[in-house]
Amino acid sequence: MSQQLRIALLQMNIEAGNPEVNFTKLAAMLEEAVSQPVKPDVIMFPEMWNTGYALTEIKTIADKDGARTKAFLSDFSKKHQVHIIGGSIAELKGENVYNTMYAFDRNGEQIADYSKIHLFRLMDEEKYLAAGEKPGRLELEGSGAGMMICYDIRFPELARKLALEGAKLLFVPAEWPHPRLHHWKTLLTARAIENQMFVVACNRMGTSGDTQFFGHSLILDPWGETVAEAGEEETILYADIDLTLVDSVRSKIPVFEDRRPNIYEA
Ligand SMILES: O=C(O)CCC(=O)C(=O)O
Repeated sequence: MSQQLRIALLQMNIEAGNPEVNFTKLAAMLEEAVSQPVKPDVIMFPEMWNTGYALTEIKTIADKDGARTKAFLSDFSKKHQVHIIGGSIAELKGENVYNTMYAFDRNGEQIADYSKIHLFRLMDEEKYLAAGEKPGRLELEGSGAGMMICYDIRFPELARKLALEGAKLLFVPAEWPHPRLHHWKTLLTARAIENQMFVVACNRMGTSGDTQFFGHSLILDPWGETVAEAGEEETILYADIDLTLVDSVRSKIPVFEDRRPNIYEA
């Protein structure tokens, strides 16, 4: 099984409250990503890309059961034989709206979903959204991977749990704004170093009201070194990663063997 993956991150602008515009934008960027001379193996997008943070109207514009998003992403991944880690969308399930991501394999099969479990009070998420209740795991070309959304990266115990359960890479869609660029980079880098795994993080860019999103989508290797980083503009960030580096770093500094959980875990 190949351990080499070419990643493409769609660092897009998102128009709050306008799923039509956002679907059109996403479709155009997806087409651009798959028409490169070397086609990506995995494509990911930002958090809440269908609606943005139009929270006061979220119940009326969220995708019911994710039906439209799933059909669109499944068709695209099958047509282009590419894995899709679908950022996250506002998903209406019964009476509640969740911040949910879906993953599809090269055959268009849905292989995972994850709803954000830590809601971000600074943006009133807890007033309008319901929290997920389980971690996000998937298998990608035979390797374990994890999914976390934006604010989740402030909870190192979640990333550690995913790593202990076999994740060699962590996917993080986000809508992370100024002035916390330093937090974004530091937290992502810490998650990569402490868990000795790749961290693949896609942030949006652009403004929404008076909130300015800084982009800086980032791909880090298991040493915490930057493989690729975007600026603040709308762009597609490409990078090639080799998952065998995870085993080599973990055998050099055997953090997982050296843990003493009986002393510090409740
Ligand atoms: O934790 C932060 O500073 C940003 C988090 C955030 O914007 C989100 O979870 O949507």
